Amino acid sequence: MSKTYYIGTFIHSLTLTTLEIVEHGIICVSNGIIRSIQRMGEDYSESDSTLPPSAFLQKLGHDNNNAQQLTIRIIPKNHFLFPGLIDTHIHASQYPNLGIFGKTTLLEWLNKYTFPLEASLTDPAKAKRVYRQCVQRSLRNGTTTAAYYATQSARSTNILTDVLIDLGQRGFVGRCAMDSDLQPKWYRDESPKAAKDDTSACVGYCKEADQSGRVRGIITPRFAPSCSRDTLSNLGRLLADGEQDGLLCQTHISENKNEVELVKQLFPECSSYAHVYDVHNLLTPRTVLAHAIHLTEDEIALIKSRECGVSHCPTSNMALGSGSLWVRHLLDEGVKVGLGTDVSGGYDVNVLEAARMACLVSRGVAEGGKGERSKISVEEALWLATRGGAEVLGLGGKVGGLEVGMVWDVILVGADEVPVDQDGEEAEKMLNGVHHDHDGKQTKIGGKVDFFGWETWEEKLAKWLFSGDDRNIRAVWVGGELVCRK
Ligand SMILES: O=c1[nH]c(=O)c2nc[nH]c2[nH]1
Ligand SMILES: [Zn+2]
Repeated sequence: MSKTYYIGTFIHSLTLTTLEIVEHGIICVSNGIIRSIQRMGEDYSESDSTLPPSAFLQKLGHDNNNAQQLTIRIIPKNHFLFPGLIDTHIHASQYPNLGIFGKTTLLEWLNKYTFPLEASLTDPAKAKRVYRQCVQRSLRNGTTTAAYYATQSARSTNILTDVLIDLGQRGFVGRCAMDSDLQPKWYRDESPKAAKDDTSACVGYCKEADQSGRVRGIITPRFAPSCSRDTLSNLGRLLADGEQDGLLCQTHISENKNEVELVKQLFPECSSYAHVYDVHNLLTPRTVLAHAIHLTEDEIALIKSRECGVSHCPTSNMALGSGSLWVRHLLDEGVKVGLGTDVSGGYDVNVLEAARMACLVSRGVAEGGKGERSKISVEEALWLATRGGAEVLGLGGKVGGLEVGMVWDVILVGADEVPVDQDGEEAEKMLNGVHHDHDGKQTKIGGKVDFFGWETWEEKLAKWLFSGDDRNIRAVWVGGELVCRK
């Protein structure tokens, strides 16, 4: 069996508030699974890693009877391995509208920008072009798992499944079920039966197309106002039927105050927005609820008791003026929380943008009266972007951390060090994005994170979180496979 040894610095979350930083580590991966992790002490010398692979591994006490099937990857200076980022909520179909939202809020935004674009993706060539660009950008930004919404069209949804399989990202693909009279006639399911049949067909398509389970279908009632009662019930039944297979469900909840009011009018028999989903059996441990900003304490207690996960989408919440989620409260109540980019309510496919916005929004929440404890730290934001997301998507223990037995869904993060030079020529080159990789080869990567060499690893992480972009993601693996390299 071929093995790859990754030698160098690795970092991951141990708990919500603690990161493990291993400066000199050796991680052995085979068949896409982490087989062993060695943490080396002070006595390790960098020059050791320049020994021929067999001598090096012998020195470290690893048996090495088949050197041919062995690859060694040295992690360069100022670089580290980190678990792949997890986007728990993204609309691939809205990708071309990134940044286009004007001053609208949710309900106007849906009708003005979102439904027309999504409806236009019944053109398969257009759908493929949009989805490929979205998924590629997402991968380049270090997202190894994403929970996607496609469109109402089953055909267009299946194109997203094909694209994910082709590009190698782990993901969930949801067809938006939306049959309510409130939807425009030109963008809705014909009937509850059509909504159910097309949902089943898309879930089945994923199962057929990707037997590895890397890409899976997900039940997706768009949100309560776009679904009839029959459709909500039917989807609740499909979700129950898929329990053995670990089938997930995703929807939106309590994003915007007008939306909450609308749900009250549309479902007067229910005591709350969360209750609407609950009576249709859509609140389960396999349910991902996006936003959850304006939930009442009773609703929080209900979603906690049903063990649902929440996708916190602060970039979108700020862009659409939806409000500020009190994340600390949900965490204190024991609700599972991950991060979502919510493209294109959110203007960036980068989960790191959602992570830094989570930090910033939490400071506004603290200042607004919820107190100092409400602030989200760098460590917590990175936990939400990895372990938290994995739990929300039912992948805890499989991805989101670096542990023996976990899948190699990993990113290589790096930045360049500002050179010490007399005339500033080297530093100038660096500003222009010329980067020398560890083989001495010149490549244009760059980025806007400048390391000076005196930072601690904690400081380097904070600099990456707040200033990093796709240029700092230098390689991406999913299931052990290199799916993006720059
Ligand atoms: O952020 C959002 N994006 C959407 O596409 C959507 N649809 C319903 N509710 C929504 N919220
Ligand atoms: Zn959304």
